[in-house]
Amino acid sequence: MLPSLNSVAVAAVPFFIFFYFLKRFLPFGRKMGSNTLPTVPEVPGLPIIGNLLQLKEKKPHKTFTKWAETHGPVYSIRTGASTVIVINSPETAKEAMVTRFSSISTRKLSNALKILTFDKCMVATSDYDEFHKLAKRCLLTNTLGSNAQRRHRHHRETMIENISSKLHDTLKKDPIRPINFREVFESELFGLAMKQALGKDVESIYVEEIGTLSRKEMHKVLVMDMMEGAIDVDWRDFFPYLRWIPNKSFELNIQRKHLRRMALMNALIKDQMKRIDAGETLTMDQLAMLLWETIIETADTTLVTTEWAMYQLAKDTIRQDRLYHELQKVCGSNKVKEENFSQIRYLDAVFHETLRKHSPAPLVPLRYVHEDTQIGGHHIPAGSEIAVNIYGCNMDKNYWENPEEWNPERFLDEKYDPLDLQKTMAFGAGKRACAGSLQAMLLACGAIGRLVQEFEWQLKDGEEEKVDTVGLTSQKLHPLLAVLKPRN
Ligand code: HEM
Repeated sequence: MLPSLNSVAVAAVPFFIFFYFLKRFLPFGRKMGSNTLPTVPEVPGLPIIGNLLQLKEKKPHKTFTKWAETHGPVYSIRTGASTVIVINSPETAKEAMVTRFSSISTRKLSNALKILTFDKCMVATSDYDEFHKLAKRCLLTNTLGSNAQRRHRHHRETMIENISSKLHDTLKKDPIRPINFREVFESELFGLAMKQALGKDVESIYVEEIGTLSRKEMHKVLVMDMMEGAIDVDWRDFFPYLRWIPNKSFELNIQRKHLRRMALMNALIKDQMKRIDAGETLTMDQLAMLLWETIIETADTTLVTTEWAMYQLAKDTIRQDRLYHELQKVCGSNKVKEENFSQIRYLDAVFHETLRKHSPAPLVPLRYVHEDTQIGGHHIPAGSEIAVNIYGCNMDKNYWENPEEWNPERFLDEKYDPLDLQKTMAFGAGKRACAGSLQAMLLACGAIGRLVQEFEWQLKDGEEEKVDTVGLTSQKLHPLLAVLKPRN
């Protein structure tokens, strides 16, 4: 006689209970894989809001670095409803960005960034998908790859000539007045960004939706407003289950910035349409976004790096002299050229040490873990967000001797290849490492070299202490003011 279904079920219950406990509490009962590993340590926080109150700054990289001293290089925090795994050492950052890339290749964007990136329609903020691959190919072929950079070389040379003559002219008029370095550099860099993206530097333009914009106003719409908007916080980012509650002032503000940027980009493209190769696969909006991407990426991070390098050299005149003499040794009375860079090791060292100490992108935009994985020997569950703290990696005491000190000499060590642009974590790592690192190096080294060849730099009195930063990147809060003396 066959047993009834009921009696089978009753007999099976103890087995289910037994297997449940086996699976839940005993390691050998678990599925083999990363979830047999310990979970990451948690930074203690409050119920519901988690660690939000401890992260008052809009850029929390310094707080993250401090927490790594207590909790180790990989720990988790809670920002409202989300769990964020924070990565703070070069080894674990490389593991997250290179070895475990296939599990952590998508992006998690804030509400502000979703609007400003036109829902991930940028190479730097897209997921690793077909659009990303197509858009990146376009960007490398037209602007950032080594062949494209060779074609754009005359733009860089013109930019550096213009900066040099503007500085000489200003000094002729008033030799003792401190120079606002940013004013001169920012404007020329924006000009270069427009030439690379659109084929020409535009002095003013009529935009139907906005009116006539000067070059300065274009810079505000395309660069300044965007950098400001990118760090705007919508409290609903932290509590997605409350997204049905409207946050009108936030949305209006970000949408306005986005619409002005798109209107201006469309007007600029129309103006230049004859010479821009749109390809057949991109829509007008996608094209506008990709051209804008090279403008904003050129106009910001390279300025941040060059301004900090000039600050450090103006403050440390002994190292400035060393750079000057190395430039003289290689170039003699000629102006430094890009083909000289590989021979001037100290110029390369100044560039990389500035990237390390003042990492222009201190935090990598959040990534999303789409399948269970592991980092630093810890289990990382699917659904977590990953914050790579580049500032923390570049200031890691276990990796760098006296990381607080700006010391270019550390990069003269033979273990560093002069051609390697990844000496620090500043440009990220792996498949999503910076696509503009070559351009950033050529522009920054070209400018730093010429500016030291032609002028003696000294900080204006009281400038030394002005090291605060502002914005999404680590831009100097106070523009660098320096007293310059032309060298003969
Ligand atoms: C010193 C200057 C710069 C620094 C420190 C820097 C830093 C970074 C970092 C850390 C990433 C990686 C983000 C990630 O892993 O998710 C990145 C990506 C990127 N950067 Fe830069 N960047 C610089 C200059 C530039 C410039 C000048 C451009 C272009 C004009 C540029 C274009 C890009 C692009 C397109 C990506 C995305 C690459 C991808 O997702 O495949 N960057 N950058």
